[in-house]
Amino acid sequence: IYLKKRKQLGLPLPPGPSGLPFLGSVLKWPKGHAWVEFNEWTKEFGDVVHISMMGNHVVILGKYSSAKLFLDKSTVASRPQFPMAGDLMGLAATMVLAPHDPHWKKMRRLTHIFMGKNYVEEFSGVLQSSSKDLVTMMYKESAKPWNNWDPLRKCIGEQIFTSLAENALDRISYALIVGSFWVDAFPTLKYIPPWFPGAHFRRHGADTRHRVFDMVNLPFEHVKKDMSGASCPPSVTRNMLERLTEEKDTDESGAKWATGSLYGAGMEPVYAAMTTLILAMVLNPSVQEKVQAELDGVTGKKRLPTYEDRDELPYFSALLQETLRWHPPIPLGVPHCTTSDETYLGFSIPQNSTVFANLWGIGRDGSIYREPESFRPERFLGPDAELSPENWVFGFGRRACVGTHYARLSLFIYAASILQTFEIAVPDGITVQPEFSPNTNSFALPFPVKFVPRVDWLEALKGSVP
Ligand code: HEM
Repeated sequence: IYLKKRKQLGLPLPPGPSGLPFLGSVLKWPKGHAWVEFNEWTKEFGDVVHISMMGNHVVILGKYSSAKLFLDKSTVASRPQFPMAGDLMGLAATMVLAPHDPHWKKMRRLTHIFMGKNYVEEFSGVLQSSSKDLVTMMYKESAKPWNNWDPLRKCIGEQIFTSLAENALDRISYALIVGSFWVDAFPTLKYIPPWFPGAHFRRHGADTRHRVFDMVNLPFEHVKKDMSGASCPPSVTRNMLERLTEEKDTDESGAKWATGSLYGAGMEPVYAAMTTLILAMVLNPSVQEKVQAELDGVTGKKRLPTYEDRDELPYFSALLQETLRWHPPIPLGVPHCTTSDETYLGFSIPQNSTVFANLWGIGRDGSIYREPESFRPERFLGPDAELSPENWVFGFGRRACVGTHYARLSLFIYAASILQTFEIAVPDGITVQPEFSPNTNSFALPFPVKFVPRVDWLEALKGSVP
């Protein structure tokens, strides 16, 4: 079938690592941090790389220009099936994994309205007050070095949904790595009963499914209950439900899955970016000093920075961009899937191909970024500023991230608050190597880190926001 299809299209498949009959190149699929190996393939085979995985076509786009051109097409806007994460863990109806169908379109439409720039800026007060909690909590924990990110993670996701979702999120991020579970390569395995010897993935899937169900349902029902009472604070869920009532639409499932997806998809990359920023500050103390001098100049060291200060903080804004470029929170993005046979750059890309953009590789592309290995916020300042990672770090085309405004706002507020109030350092005698988790959402692996207070009003902050 494969040879017939290839002949029909009349063009060769893109080049890539050779494989075995039937198995394809499955044995060559990288075990962890696939983005590093994919980048090597791009250097060896070119912008568009093809690998066959048990008869399934996987395409890797290694350059910004090819990722943008190809993934912008309306026929590359679906998602591949993830039997483990989608079917067994119950995520198939979330906005991230849903195919390009009416259910997904409804979720996107509702989300576009309520995650737009103006709506999102309404949340700056909530974020500002949660950043006060973050630095207060960090102050309490500042007597000894941290060895894990638990306090940071808890605080970033302090809303009710996170306490319901956080156990599920780690599992989801792992399940989305291609190759984590055999059932992704052999979808029929999902029909094996959970009690069958070796079918632990079925029990794992069923357990995670319960947590996903809670993540989607409990916050939604909570808001609905509040709406029937006297007071209900503003939220995306409330706004969506009000809009459906106005439109006389009684099907609430779009709103429910849309908000559930936002909780799940939003918290992990923001947390990942924050851990990368902390690591970068430890490795580049002169950058930290420079950014703190800029923050002090604006706040007089007397208050927490706010989003309204952003125009006066160019170096800080460049620091956030450099953090996203240096180690993108989702280094391989989320794969797209072709819904028709395509031709691209003289190659054929068959229907149902899984297509990755190697975002990490784009950030390391020496033809776009000078000395891409080094961490230099200055690259985004001045008349010769290099390409902003905002052009690619949030993905491409119709599936590009819907949370960009919220991501920008929350990263800004959390990072500025921490850098204003603490010097980030490692205990004496410790040398830190940059290491990242291999998950879909990739965070800096924990290392011993100290947060040394650098303002004298942290004690007083416990009572009121300055
Ligand atoms: C620094 C933070 C973030 C980064 C780097 C990021 C990056 C991405 C990327 C690369 C994708 C896949 C795009 C594609 O398929 O081409 C994505 C999808 C998505 N993101 Fe984000 N994201 C971030 C924060 C957020 C936040 C805060 C939210 C919600 C509040 C969010 C919600 C989503 C959703 C729902 C999708 C799936 C969209 C779809 O498939 O239609 N993200 N994000």
